[in-house]
Amino acid sequence: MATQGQVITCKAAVAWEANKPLAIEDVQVAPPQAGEVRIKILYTALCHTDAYTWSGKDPEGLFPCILGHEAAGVVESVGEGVTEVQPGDHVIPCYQAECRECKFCKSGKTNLCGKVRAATGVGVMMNDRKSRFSVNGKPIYHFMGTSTFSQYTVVHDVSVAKIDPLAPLEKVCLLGCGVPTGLGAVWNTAKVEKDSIVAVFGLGTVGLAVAEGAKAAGASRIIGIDIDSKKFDVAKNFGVTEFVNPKDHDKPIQQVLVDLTDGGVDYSFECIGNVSVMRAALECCHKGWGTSVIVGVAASGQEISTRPFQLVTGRVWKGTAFGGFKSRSQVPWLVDKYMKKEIKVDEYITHNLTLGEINKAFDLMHERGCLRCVLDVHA
Ligand SMILES: NC(=O)C1=CN([C@@H]2O[C@H](COP(=O)(O)OP(=O)(O)OC[C@H]3O[C@@H](n4cnc5c(N)ncnc54)[C@H](OP(=O)(O)O)[C@@H]3O)[C@@H](O)[C@H]2O)C=CC1
Ligand SMILES: N[C@@H](CCC(=O)N[C@@H](CSC=O)C(=O)NCC(=O)O)C(=O)O
Ligand SMILES: [Zn+2]
Ligand SMILES: [Zn+2]
Repeated sequence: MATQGQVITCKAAVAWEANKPLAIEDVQVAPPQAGEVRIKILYTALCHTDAYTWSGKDPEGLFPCILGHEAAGVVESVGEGVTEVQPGDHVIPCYQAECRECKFCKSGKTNLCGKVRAATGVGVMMNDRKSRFSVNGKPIYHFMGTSTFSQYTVVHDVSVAKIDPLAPLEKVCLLGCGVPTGLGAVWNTAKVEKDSIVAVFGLGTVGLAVAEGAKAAGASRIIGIDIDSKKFDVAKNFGVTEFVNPKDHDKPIQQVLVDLTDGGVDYSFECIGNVSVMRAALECCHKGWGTSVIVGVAASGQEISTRPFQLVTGRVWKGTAFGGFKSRSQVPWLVDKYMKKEIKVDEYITHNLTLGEINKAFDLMHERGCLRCVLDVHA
C-alpha cells in the first residue's frame, strides 16, 4: 500500500483546550510501531463520554487531544508482530482492550484488561510512551486508546476487533461503545432473569440499550425514569413498559418506585452519571436481593453515598465498563447479532453529519430527540 510506513497527513478534529470548539486540523499520523495498527476511520459516532472529557471534568482528560471512541474503519497498515489483523480488514477500535494474557484477562472475572491501560489513560502508546499524532511537530494526545475523530488513527493491536466485512460500517460503529454497554450491563453485569422488574434511570442511548437488553432477558416490567416525559414514546420501542418522571412527584423517586413495585425493583441501572440518581437507583431496589448497576460516568470529585444499612439489608451495588463485554472476542459476535437482526443499531442513529460538522454534532447532543449522531469522516 502506498501509505504503508509513511506519515499520513489527514483531517482530524483537535480539542486544543477543554470546552473550546474543536478545530479541524491537518494532522500528521505516524506509521504504526510494533504491536500497533493504523486504521482508516470511516464513521464515528459521538458518545456522552467524549463530551464529558471535552468539558474538562475528566481527571484523565489531557489537552490537546483527539477525542472519539465509537467508530468503525478499515486497517491501513500494521506494525511488526501484528498477526491478528491485516490491511483491508474491517474493524472496530475498542477502548477497552483484550490481550488475553494479563492478570485481568486470565482471571475470567472481568472484561478489564491491564496490558495497555496505563498508556491509554495518559494519551500515549505503550512502546515509546509517545503520541503518533502531531500538528506541525506539536504532539497531540490520544484519547481512550482510540481517537476516532480523525481520518486515520493508531491503536494497540489488543484494542482492535475484526468484524464481518459485509457489516455496514456507518451503522456498526455504534457497537464500539453505547449499545454494547447497555446490553451488557443487563446480560453480563446484572444477569437479569426472566420476569424481573427493572428500573432504568436516563433514557439516552445507553439507557435504551439497557431496556432492549432487559426485554430480551424476559423482564416483566421495565420502568423508564427520565426528566423529559416526551422520551417515553421512543422508549416504548426499546422495551420500556412504564414511565416515571421524577418532576411529577413530591416524594423522592426511590420511594415512588418502591411504592409502585411492592417493595422495590429487582434490578436498576443508572445511565446518566449523576451521583444523587445513583443513590436513588440503589435505594429503589428490593430489600434482600435488589441489584443496582452504575453505568453513567460521574465528574471528577463526585462521590456516591448511601446508608450502609442499604447494603447490610441485601442490596448490591455494582458498576460496569463496556457492559462487561470482552471486546476483541465479543464485538464481532455483537456485529453478527446485528446482521441477524437480533439486536437494534439503526434505531439509535438519529442524526448523520460529517467530521467537519463535529461542533454542530456536539451541540445536537443536548437537543431533544438526539440519541446518536454518526459522522462520515471522509465526506
Ligand atoms: N460505563 C460505561 O462503560 C459507559 C458509560 N457511559 C456513560 O453513560 C451515561 C449515559 O450515556 P448516554 O446514554 O450516551 O447519555 P445521554 O445523555 O444520552 O442519556 C442520559 C439521559 O438521562 C437524562 N437525565 C438527565 N438527568 C436526569 C435525572 N436527574 N433523572 C432522570 N434522567 C435524567 C438525560 O436527559 P437530558 O438529555 O434532558 O439531560 C438523558 O436523556 C453517560 O454518563 C456516559 O458517559 C457511556 C458509555 C459507556
Ligand atoms: N476517565 C474517567 C473514566 C471514564 C470511564 O469510566 N470510562 C468507562 C467507559 S465510558 C465510555 O463511554 C470505562 O470503561 N472505564 C473503565 C476504564 O478502564 O477506563 C475518569 O477517570 O473519571
Ligand atoms: Zn462511550
Ligand atoms: Zn489483558
